Amino acid sequence: MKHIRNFCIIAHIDHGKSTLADRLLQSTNTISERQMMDQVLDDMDLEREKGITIKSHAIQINHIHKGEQYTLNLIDTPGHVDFSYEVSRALAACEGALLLVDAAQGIQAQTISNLYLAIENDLEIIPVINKIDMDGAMIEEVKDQIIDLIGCKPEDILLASGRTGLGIEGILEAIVERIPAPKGNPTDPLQALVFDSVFNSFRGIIVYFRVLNGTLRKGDKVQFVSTGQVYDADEIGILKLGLEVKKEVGAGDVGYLITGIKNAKEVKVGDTITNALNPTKEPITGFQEVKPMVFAGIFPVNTDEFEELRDCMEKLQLNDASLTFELETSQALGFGFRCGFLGLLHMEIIQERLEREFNQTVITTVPNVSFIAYTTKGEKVIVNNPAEMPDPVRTDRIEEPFIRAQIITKPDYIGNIMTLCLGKRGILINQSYLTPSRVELIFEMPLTEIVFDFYDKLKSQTRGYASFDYNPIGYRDADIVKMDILLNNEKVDALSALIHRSRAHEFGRKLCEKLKELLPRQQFQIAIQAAIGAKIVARENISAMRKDVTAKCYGGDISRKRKLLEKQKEGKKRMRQIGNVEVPQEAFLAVLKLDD
Ligand SMILES: Nc1nc2c(ncn2[C@@H]2O[C@H](COP(=O)(O)OP(=O)(O)OP(=O)(O)O)[C@@H](O)[C@H]2O)c(=O)[nH]1
Repeated sequence: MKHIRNFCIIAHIDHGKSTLADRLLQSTNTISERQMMDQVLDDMDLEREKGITIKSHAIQINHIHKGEQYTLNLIDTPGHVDFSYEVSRALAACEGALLLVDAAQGIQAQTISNLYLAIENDLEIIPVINKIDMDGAMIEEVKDQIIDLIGCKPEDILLASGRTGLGIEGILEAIVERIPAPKGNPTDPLQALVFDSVFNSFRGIIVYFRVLNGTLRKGDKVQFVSTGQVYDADEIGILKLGLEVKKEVGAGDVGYLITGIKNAKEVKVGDTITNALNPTKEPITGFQEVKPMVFAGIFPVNTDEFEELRDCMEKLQLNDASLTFELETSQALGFGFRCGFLGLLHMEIIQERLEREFNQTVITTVPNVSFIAYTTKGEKVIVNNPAEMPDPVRTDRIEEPFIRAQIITKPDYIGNIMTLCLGKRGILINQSYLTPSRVELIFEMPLTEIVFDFYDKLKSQTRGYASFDYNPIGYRDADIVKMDILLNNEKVDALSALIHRSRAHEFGRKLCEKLKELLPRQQFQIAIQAAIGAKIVARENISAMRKDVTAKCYGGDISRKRKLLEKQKEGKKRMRQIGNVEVPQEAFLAVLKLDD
């Protein structure tokens, strides 16, 4: 065991984790030149396209240091805040972390939040300034920032470039010399931490684990502590670029387990695996159920495709246990699902995966956070959907989720950020200078205010010089009202939104204006109204018009006309008929674009 090192790479998004991981794999010949491609660990199509890591990945590296053979287990982690739970569990499986900081950008919000996670898990931190090949690299300044932040010595900080491969040898040396070997006893009862799982359509769920104590052998009866379920360890092994079958995986090591489980829900990241015949008395602490933060409806474009969509959602959930859904019926959209997501990025990914992997065209409705309503009778109602909000006369009070937001920026932008955050009902908790040119602002804010467009606004108000991270801090009283939208006097439940009373009027007005832009003109007039209860707070009209797409081709070619009509039909694919009004998908998400 003294020749094992388990480490991860943590960094702010885009600071070059995956690229650096590529270089580590290449220089240790873990993967051959032929297998090499950029960001080799990001194996999902979506990850490659978006250039982000969504799932954690693990890979074993063999490395010779001072004539001795070492096994280095690298766990790559996602950087986006939506997936921070995965990061925290991946960290729990390691003894050390490379903390990468982009030489041109310096320390950012997630550098700090991931560092804190690493410190909480007692990891040895190896600070690395990455991308030093860049023209804008500010090595000395970033060094000072790091020293300030973690209180290390200047010589502890390594310099590297994932692009050119500079500094990779030094990193490997530091991993072996500075990160402690795992502790643990191979003869104790089995105690292994699940830090990730992936779905394979042929083999079922592949569980990634780190053994803390004991040894896992092929054929063992294994038990997952949180569910109590027992399975046979049909196949176990270690993680190379692919899976490498082994007869046993011992204390300190990282490996995979296949038991024929088909449903991702049965495997929870953070859970403990033990031996059913000789179970551990101490499950690994820190296990949490992941809670969805944002909810939205997903409906099939054609009502008769509901069953097919259900099938696809179930399959997708097998693959992504953090997706939750339940049946939702909407008067406007028919049968669909109310889904829970970790954040907006997660929601976008699910929608895209449904379309690409399952060929579903869906309509997604306005996302909202989860509110808690207390009725006058003292009942507690969890409201994940505007339709579930109890009648105002029966409601005693409503609570909304709050977050603690951490923003790091240049002092020049403090004013803009203050205006933005206070405008979003934020409360400034602290302001401190990390260095003379970087300031950290801490706010407490309602989650609902950052769900929609906060991040984009923050970027534009600071020309990209702000990074942002948040974590939930519980529920607080809030004055929330339900805003309904009526099209030609008919309430469209799928357009209802829950909003703070102080915002309601302006929100209603902007939403009506936006819908006026988004709804196609039709042969009759359309009235768009926003209402709170029975009170109309805003109204817009769309005058009647016949849209004749063939008007442009005078006479002549019938096939061309037909083509245009076909095209118009395509365009209608994502429309829903509500009463007598046709509503395109964009309209359901109009709330997200109110300030465009
Ligand atoms: N100049 C330069 N660019 C780099 C270097 N390392 C990475 N990049 C670029 O920086 C961008 C982000 O790199 P990734 O490796 O995908 O970053 P990441 O931290 O894994 O990103 P997430 O997984 O989304 O958190 C890519 O465009 C890389 O080509 C480097 O050493 N030098």
